[in-house]
Amino acid sequence: MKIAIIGLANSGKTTVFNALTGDTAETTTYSSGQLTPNLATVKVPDPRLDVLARMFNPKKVTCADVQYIDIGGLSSGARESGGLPPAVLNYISGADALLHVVRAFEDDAVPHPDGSVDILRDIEAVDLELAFSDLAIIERRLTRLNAEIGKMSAKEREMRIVERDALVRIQAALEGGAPIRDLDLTAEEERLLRGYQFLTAKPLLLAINIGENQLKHPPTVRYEHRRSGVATLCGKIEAELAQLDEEEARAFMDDLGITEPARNRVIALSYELLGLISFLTAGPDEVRAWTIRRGTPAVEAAGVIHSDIQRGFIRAEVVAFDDLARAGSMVEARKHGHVRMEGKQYIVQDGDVCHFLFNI
Ligand SMILES: Nc1ncnc2c1ncn2[C@@H]1O[C@H](COP(=O)(O)OP(=O)(O)OP(=O)(O)O)[C@@H](O)[C@H]1O
Repeated sequence: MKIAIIGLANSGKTTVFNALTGDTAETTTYSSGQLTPNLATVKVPDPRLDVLARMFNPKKVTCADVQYIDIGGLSSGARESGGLPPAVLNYISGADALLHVVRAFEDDAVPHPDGSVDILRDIEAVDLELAFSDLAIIERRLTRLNAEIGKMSAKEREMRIVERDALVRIQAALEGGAPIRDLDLTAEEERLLRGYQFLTAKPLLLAINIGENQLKHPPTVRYEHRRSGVATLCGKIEAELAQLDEEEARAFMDDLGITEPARNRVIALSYELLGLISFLTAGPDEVRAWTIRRGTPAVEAAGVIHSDIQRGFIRAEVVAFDDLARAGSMVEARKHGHVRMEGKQYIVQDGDVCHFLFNI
């Protein structure tokens, strides 16, 4: 899973990146205009793995991971200067989800590109940039399609007409201020449009970057779009927190009245927005979490581990993590009838501990 961190200059993107990844990428009080992104892969914290590790005593424990990309600031005037720089666009398009860092903290030493802190104005400005980028792609594609459609074979034409009509519909929606993720698209339209990697179609999480003095009374931000969420965090404190060992971090959090690091919350929210869940595998060699989309049948989940397991799939032995944890061991779980045999089409649930039987 790849999440691109976006936001206006000096909103605290690199600080939030450091908070989420435990990295120490340089932050600056001026807008760095940085075009080489910071990249880091973060393990998804999953306390269930610790429980399984105690039970199976494996040689290794492997968490699911998330990759964060921190790119230079978007400017609210990108439209006038011809859109987002291609390098930035490239990184954002390749991401599965966007994390938009919105500045809420006040600090005269850190100039805001638009002269003042205004959460709603900044959210709107970035949304507009994303919409503008999608509109530019749509316009180019429509011009090409309209020129080519007359020369196509009947079958090809039929498909392209569906695509063209969908593009016209989302163009109108974008012009009316709706992101693509708010639209109802048919499965076929989704398939035809997937290749465009539209930015407003991606799940989006707002990270409201508050100052230390706002911790007790953070601003409330409503953002009512589909596959969108809001998390409030103080990037500066969280970045410091990420540098401490567990004991120091706990003491620091107690002092500030924080119950858990923002990182866990942000990862959990991103998972939810992306419709992702984890299933688990456990044995003497490895205890591991695997990421799949909610609704994935067992045979496809097996393919995430290895294509051979998918190809030769016979059945899955499944026990829900909670049942296994309560039983204390596979033997006990079996005795209590918690271990089920499931077929190819079984929909894997979050926390299912799976053992796939296959034959190739
Ligand atoms: N929550 C916060 N409270 C106070 N200061 C903060 C907070 N978050 C970030 N800062 C400060 O704001 C400044 C800019 O932060 P940072 O470099 O992370 O921003 P950026 O969005 O990555 O900037 P750029 O425009 O260079 O991409 C830094 O001095 C950082 O310490």
